[in-house]
Amino acid sequence: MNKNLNKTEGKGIVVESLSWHPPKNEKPVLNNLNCLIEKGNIYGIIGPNGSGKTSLVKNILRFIEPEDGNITLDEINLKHYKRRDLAKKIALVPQNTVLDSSFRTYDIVMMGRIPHQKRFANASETDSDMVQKAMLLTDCYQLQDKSVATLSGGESQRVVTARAIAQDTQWLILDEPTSSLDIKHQLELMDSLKKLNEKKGKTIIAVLHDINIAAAYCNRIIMMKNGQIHSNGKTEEVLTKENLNNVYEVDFEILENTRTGKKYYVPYANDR
Ligand SMILES: Nc1ncnc2c1ncn2[C@@H]1O[C@H](COP(=O)(O)OP(=O)(O)OP(=O)(O)O)[C@@H](O)[C@H]1O
Repeated sequence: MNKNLNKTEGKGIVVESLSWHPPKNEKPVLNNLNCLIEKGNIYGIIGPNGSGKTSLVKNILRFIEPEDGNITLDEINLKHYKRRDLAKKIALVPQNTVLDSSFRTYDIVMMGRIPHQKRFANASETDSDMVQKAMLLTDCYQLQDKSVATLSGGESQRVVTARAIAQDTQWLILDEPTSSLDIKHQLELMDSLKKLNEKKGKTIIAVLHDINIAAAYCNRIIMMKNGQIHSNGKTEEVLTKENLNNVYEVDFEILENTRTGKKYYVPYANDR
């Protein structure tokens, strides 16, 4: 491990003047974007299709290199992290993962432990324990001996989430983690993430399309529009009628859920 990586425990992820312009695109996808993602919270990243949510996440994980700007984690520039060291800090649940069909579900989840293992070493007791816990938390323990080729879309999504949880990082980034899940599994997954945040202090960043899931589970919202941050702050302060209308270009009614006391959001097409 690079010694400098232990030097400081900063505030979290700081994105400064980030621009990303894919070569064949007319316009930049991310455009001079600034954003602070503070440790210890559950963030929802929301915004319309194409607003740059996945591109932001990919830049944070260094899957793509920014054209301009800096991203630091705990006050250290991400480009100074070795891949393996970054994988001990941040785990990702990508959008629409295609799993290698020759593997068993258990083996896929065990892959989350690779950053913690010595090369060619067998799985330790801690590795097996973390994998078991992650599979129980995501309700896929009973799938452990199945070939991933036979899994449904939602089951695969839960397995990929288990792999990221088994990675046991301070930061967990999930790109549309509930998109293939039925309602019960959506709620169970979000409850599990909340538990990881509350009991283990993990910072969760989830790209979400469902405003009501974001409102119910996230205490911070990053709202994106046209490759920039439109708003970033406490959930109720960001999820206002005005912001929602401005970003999504539809009307919203904000009501109160009498059972949970939380706000919920009903969108209306503009001509209704
Ligand atoms: N590798 C690439 N090359 C060219 N254009 C890209 C590339 N990746 C993304 N884009 C473009 O960048 C824009 C933002 O894409 P991105 O996937 O970040 O949006 P998003 O907010 O996550 O969208 P969605 O809600 O649809 O998943 C889109 O217009 C997309 O076509």
